[in-house]
Amino acid sequence: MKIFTAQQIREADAYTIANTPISSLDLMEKAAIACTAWICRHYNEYTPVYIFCGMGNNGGDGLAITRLLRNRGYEAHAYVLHHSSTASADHTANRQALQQQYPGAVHDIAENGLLPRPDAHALIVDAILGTGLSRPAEGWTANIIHQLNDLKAEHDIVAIDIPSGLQADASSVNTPVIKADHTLSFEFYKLAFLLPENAAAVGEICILTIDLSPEYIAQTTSRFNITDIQQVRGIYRPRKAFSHKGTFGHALLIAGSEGKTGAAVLSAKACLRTGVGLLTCHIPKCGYEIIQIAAPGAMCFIDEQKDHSSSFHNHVSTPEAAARFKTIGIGPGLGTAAGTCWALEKLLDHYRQPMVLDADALNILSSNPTLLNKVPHGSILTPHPKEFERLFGRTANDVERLQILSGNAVKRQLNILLKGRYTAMAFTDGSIWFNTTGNPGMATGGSGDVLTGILTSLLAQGYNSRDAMLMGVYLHGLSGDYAAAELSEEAMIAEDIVEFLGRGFQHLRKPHTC
Ligand SMILES: NC(=O)C1=CN([C@@H]2O[C@H](COP(=O)(O)OP(=O)(O)OC[C@H]3O[C@@H](n4cnc5c(N)ncnc54)[C@H](OP(=O)(O)O)[C@@H]3O)[C@@H](O)[C@H]2O)[C@@H](O)CC1
Ligand SMILES: Nc1ncnc2c1ncn2[C@@H]1O[C@H](COP(=O)(O)OP(=O)(O)O)[C@@H](O)[C@H]1O
Ligand SMILES: [K+]
Repeated sequence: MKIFTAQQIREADAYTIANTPISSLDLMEKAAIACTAWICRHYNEYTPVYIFCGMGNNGGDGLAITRLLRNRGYEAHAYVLHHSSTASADHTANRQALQQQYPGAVHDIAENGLLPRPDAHALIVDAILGTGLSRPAEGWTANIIHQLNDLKAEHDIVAIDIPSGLQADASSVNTPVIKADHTLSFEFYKLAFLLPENAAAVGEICILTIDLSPEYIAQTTSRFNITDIQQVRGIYRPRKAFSHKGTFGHALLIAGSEGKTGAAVLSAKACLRTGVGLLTCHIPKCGYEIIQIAAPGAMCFIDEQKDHSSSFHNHVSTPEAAARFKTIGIGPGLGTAAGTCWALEKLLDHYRQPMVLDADALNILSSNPTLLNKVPHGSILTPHPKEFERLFGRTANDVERLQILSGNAVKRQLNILLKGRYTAMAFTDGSIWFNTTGNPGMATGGSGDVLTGILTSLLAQGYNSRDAMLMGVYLHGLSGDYAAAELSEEAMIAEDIVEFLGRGFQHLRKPHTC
């Protein structure tokens, strides 16, 4: 799914109106019908509804929703806030329609006027400012936003299209923004919805379709996108009947150190369960028995050191030796001992295939940034936000962080995924894809190690880095969602993501008929 900018959304709107039989007012009516249906599903007709409307089309939506709610028996009132001297044409048309049908339902609030005090249990609908926001809210508008946010403890707030004050494509840090419980948005996610800094403003997101021109959507490119199941099903390659373990590649996993052998176990199990043909783990002496017992399907190289690894570079010291491994995953629980840092540098001197670097491998790169230049082009880096900061520095806000993420992916020809609620995957062509599967149950130690195993497995099986990331991150979140559904978000642990990978794969398989 594409993420369009506010400007592109306006163009999609205009294109739909110009090229299909639908008028601008019809489009607003469709949007209002979809929002009204959502409100009716979530709040019964005894809920008083206070709809705060701005002077533009967002306010027009609010006025249309007021009328449609009234038609369904709700005590709905529109409060029109005169923050601008002129109203948009569709706002005016919907105001007239509402006034004609329900004269007592429209209330004007002049600039600097006071807001009504909502009844107990009333629902507040925010239709003040939408994607037409041209500057941060200030003065009276900012004051209204603060006043509505003060009511949040006692009232639910539903934002129409986007919480008022939030910029769709830029950072809104330190500017007044409505803190919605739910955001009902039209057709597309906005970039702002996917940024952690806006979590408190956006609440739960519901994307409602209003049938904008599929032609415009198809022909318009977007730098930001969201992965979806159809795309992942297109990437996924079912195993062929006559395939054998040689078909699915041999991966080398370099992980674990004293006290962190569990990270290696989680990664190894995830790698095996994602379908790798052969897996060899390089492990310090202290982890040998543990990993052999926990993951008997994996072979093992034992390091000469007891508590950390320092000789894994030897496996790739000649081109023939390196060619045995289709890919390498390195980092989970690895530690940053001097010998490990040295061995990583030597490994990067010799291994030229795309590989997966995570956790301590990234921390080693952070403490010696010139090593980043040695990472094979096309490799996958999987930092969480703290590791990202260590690698590429602190940023003022999440939008700037995305720019740094994508800038480094292009400059260094590496694929970098920034983990989080909506993991952002930056590719070497400058595009960024967001993943929406997964849940807060995955905020538990070891979830990232599982992802490293999945990605390593997919690279070993011959998926290219881009496909491995899009599919692997989706599958990781999906398996986490199955785990949470079965066990609860609280009780699930990283091992459960591995256990539910099978359910994830079943979901990726297209239904097949004999
Ligand atoms: N395709 C779709 O998705 C569809 C979208 N639709 C809806 O249209 C919405 C976009 O409508 P829109 O373009 O009229 O802009 P909107 O957000 O109402 O604001 C404009 C008004 O706000 C004002 N203003 C701006 N900044 C301000 C500030 N900081 N502080 C104070 N005022 C400020 C500005 O005035 P001015 O800048 O001139 O002062 C103007 O009066 C969209 O979000 C969705 O709800 C649906 O109806 C159907 C299909
Ligand atoms: N709230 C959340 N929603 C969705 N996914 C999440 C959430 N919290 C964590 N995750 C996922 O769990 C993983 C955690 O990775 P990481 O922080 O590296 O864990 P660890 O280092 O303990 O293995 C990431 O893939 C992240 O996207
Ligand atoms: K709004």
